[in-house]
Amino acid sequence: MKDYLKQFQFPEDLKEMDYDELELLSYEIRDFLIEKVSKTGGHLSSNLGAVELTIALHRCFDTPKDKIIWDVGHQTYVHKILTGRADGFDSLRKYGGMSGFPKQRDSEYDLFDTGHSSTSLSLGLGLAAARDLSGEDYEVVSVIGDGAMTGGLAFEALNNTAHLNTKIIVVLNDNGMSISPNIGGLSHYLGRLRGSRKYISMKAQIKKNISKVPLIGEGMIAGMQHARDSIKYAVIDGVLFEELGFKYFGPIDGHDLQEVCETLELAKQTDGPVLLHVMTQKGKGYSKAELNPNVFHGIGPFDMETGQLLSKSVKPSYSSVFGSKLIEMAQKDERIVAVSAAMLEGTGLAKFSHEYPKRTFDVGIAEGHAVTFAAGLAKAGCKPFVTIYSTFLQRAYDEIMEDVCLQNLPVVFCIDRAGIVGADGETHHGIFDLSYLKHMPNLTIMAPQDGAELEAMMELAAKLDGPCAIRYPRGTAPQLGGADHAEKLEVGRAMRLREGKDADIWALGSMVEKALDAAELLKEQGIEAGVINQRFVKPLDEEALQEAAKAHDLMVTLEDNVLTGGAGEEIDALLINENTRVLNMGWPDTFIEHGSCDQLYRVHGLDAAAIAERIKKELEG
Ligand SMILES: Cc1ncc(C[n+]2csc(CCOP(=O)(O)OP(=O)(O)O)c2C)c(N)n1
Ligand SMILES: CC(=O)[C@@H](O)[C@H](O)COP(=O)(O)O
Ligand SMILES: [Mg+2]
Repeated sequence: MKDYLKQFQFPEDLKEMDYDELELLSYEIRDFLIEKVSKTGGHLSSNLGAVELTIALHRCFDTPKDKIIWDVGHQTYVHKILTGRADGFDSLRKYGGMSGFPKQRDSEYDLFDTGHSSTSLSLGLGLAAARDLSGEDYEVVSVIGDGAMTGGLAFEALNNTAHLNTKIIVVLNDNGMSISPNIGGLSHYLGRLRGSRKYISMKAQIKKNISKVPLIGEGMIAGMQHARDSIKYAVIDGVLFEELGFKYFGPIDGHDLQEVCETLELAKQTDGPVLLHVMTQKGKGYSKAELNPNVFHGIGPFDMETGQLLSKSVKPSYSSVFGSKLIEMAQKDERIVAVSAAMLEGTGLAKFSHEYPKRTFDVGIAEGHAVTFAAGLAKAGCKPFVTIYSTFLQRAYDEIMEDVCLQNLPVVFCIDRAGIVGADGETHHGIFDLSYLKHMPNLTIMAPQDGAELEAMMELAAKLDGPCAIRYPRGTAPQLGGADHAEKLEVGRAMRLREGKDADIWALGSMVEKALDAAELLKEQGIEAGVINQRFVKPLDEEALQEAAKAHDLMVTLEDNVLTGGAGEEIDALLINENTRVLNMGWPDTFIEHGSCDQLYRVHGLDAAAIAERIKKELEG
């Protein structure tokens, strides 16, 4: 078989290939994706579903002059292959290697460093409006999934499109899936559209028959705008997009290269906003991913034959500890409900949703709505546990402030993926939540050192009358102290784990384990460092801090958050008049690249050895 992938360099090569050759290329790309991602891990099923669509897009448009924006960007592996980066897949998502998301630094074909959902329409509209102002001539194409289309930002952009009435092509890549099966009214609506293939075939049939009419046939077609609209209104109910000012094309088979290419060409020739509804299968071409597209949405290295993960942690993750504990609590307290923004599995709520389907609210990719919806639940007497990744919760800043904290409503924010997350990189590290939450009045903020403490904090949260946030990292939950240890949990109280006369390390959450390890390393060098499990960022344990400051020349704060606006900043302010030095350790004011968590802590001086070294140097002055 001709190895197209090897010959292949850049998108213009696609224009020289006929549909048969393009189809052979799509087979090669699928084999390549499965083989490479099975070794490195990554986002597989979305990329398998986008093979033909991506080939067609790069064939029909003159990239990078024509602009293609990918929503979220997790489905850009094929785009990377077609833009000269096939060699990067051996280092996919590894420290110093190729990112799994679009990166401007990597390629002129990557317009934005996307990673958060539902931005592609707004970004595309901005590009189109600027193009119109400058009089330049290029196409703008926003590729958005059916899941991302449920995000509020996408609706805001759809609304604005009619107003701008600029030329933009929106490709709605509809596979019926978000990470889990897609939810909500729009998803049902798209499902009906997917079923209305009749519109495409009827329209084609009518055009074919009429064009046979001698002399007047073509004229009739042109003049049938009114008839076309009435046919359209009659045969498809997909007028939502038409009413929003788009010319709607579809639904078409997103795996039929010729159909996609021809429809894209039609879209190019059409004035004004166009929405092309493409139906694809998430996981296409790899049976295990076809059967379980959610499992292979984001997956670790796996055995290609069996589809099984090559390594599985035996210790429970923080997410699974959270999910199991919430089930146990919900059994005793019927006020408890769970709210998720399209991340039931990732946040450990899948089992809870099976046990308590009526008390589980998956609102789609809609974090702002999730929070204000939870405020409504709380106002009416429920005890909502809103579980959202730290980075995605950024979307709900105003709702947390205005609809929950200002109202002083008893909403519990379970902030998963708080801290460095690893391979997803800059767009996904949860290292800003303390900075965007700490200044919100009425909010209690806590971080567990291990699984047992997470459970204790959840119990405590359920008893609080006002809003609170519990933040915990991706990955396995250590067991540092026994369950009794967690029972001594009191709001605003830290817990001393180790005495030490030379320095006192105030560690938060997942950094407690590193602080204990660092203290051991320092002890080997004759330095006695105390370790305190800070537990609460708000309210601070001011009494314990001031007491510790009086007894130590050096106070160290340690957090898995950026220093700017972090927990350490509060401690600085509190101890400003104490006769002690404060060393703040956390993430610098920048976006942290991708890599394994261990590598990132090491490279950025936040692993135990570096912490010990830094404290030693500070003491030596
Ligand atoms: C603001 C935000 N919330 C949640 C996510 C997590 N997330 C990444 S991809 C995805 C599902 C996207 O579904 P869709 O757009 O249909 O793409 P598909 O994977 O089906 O191709 C979700 C929820 C995110 N990236 N950004
Ligand atoms: C693309 C995206 O945003 C999600 O798939 C995210 O990568 C999931 O992260 P976890 O793997 O930490 O659940
Ligand atoms: Mg989808």
